[in-house]
Amino acid sequence: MIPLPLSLGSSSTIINRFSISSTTSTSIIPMLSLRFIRTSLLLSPNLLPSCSSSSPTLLPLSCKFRSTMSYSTPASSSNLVFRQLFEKESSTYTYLLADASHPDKPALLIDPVDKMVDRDISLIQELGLKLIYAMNTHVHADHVTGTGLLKKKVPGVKSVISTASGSKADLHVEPGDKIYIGDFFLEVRATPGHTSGCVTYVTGEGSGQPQPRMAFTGDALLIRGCGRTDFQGGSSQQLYNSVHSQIFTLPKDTLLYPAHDYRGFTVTTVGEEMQYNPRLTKDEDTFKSIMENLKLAYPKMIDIAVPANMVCGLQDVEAKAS
Ligand SMILES: N[C@@H](CCC(=O)N[C@@H](CSS)C(=O)NCC(=O)O)C(=O)O
Repeated sequence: MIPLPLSLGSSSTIINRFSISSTTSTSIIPMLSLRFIRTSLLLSPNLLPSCSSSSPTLLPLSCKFRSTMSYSTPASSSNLVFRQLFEKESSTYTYLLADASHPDKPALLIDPVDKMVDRDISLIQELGLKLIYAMNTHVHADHVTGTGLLKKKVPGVKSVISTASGSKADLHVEPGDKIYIGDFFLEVRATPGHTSGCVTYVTGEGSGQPQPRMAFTGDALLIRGCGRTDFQGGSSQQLYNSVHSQIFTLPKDTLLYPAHDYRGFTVTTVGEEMQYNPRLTKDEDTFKSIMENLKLAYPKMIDIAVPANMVCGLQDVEAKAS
């Protein structure tokens, strides 16, 4: 692999871009390497594994933990720190991942919300982390992304979104790209259908990577549900294929973290959704019919959120500059 470092400041983080010849990441040809991460995943308090720790939030680096719950944070992620954060008006989850064992303690946020940016920054500061990336799974229709504000408030932060989203960002990712955060990486999987540019970020496979794996599904797959397909280039056929080919092919114990939940759930697994998802366990025609008959009201914020999110949530700033 020949890294081609981009100029992303003094951080030691790296993104490696590979071209992927199939739907899996087993056959990879390195093409481009961007500076990116080392991670530690922060644990959601309600998902803390059964190991003793002097800290209620950070896992001790040497802790090997055993979950007593069917939902858990990866059992072999001793260097990983992970937090699941909630914004209640749009019922949005933001995820913080960081590597507390790396000297720089680099961190990233997935799907930050503009009005929660100060909370996110304080948490990152309290934990002594360095935010490197503010990433989106897609162009959201129900809230304004926090990526633009994070870029303004935290020097050096780079916004990340898929090329297929058509949205502005510092870095555009494509299927098969690997976003490195220290010893860990997130693999980019294309999961269009809710929007044409949706991606799912999946933790790496192999030794040293979190076990079980974790997938941040955005709105492609929700717990016992899925994203709607009636605007923003949505397609129920595409969504069905995305979930079945890119998410349901992951190991059954893979932990699935959605961008929203409207009923108080926090996490699910591939195995559970393959068994109990009331939409995606059906055949494709039934799925399409379900999606055509959801009769959901348009998101209240759609006319503000979509244009703003096409420019990292900084619509006003962009408009004034032009
Ligand atoms: N009432 C909310 C929007 C609720 C909604 O439409 N959620 C979307 C994801 S955000 S675009 C969705 O796909 N829901 C699927 C479902 O089955 O609920 C608002 O006004 O913002």
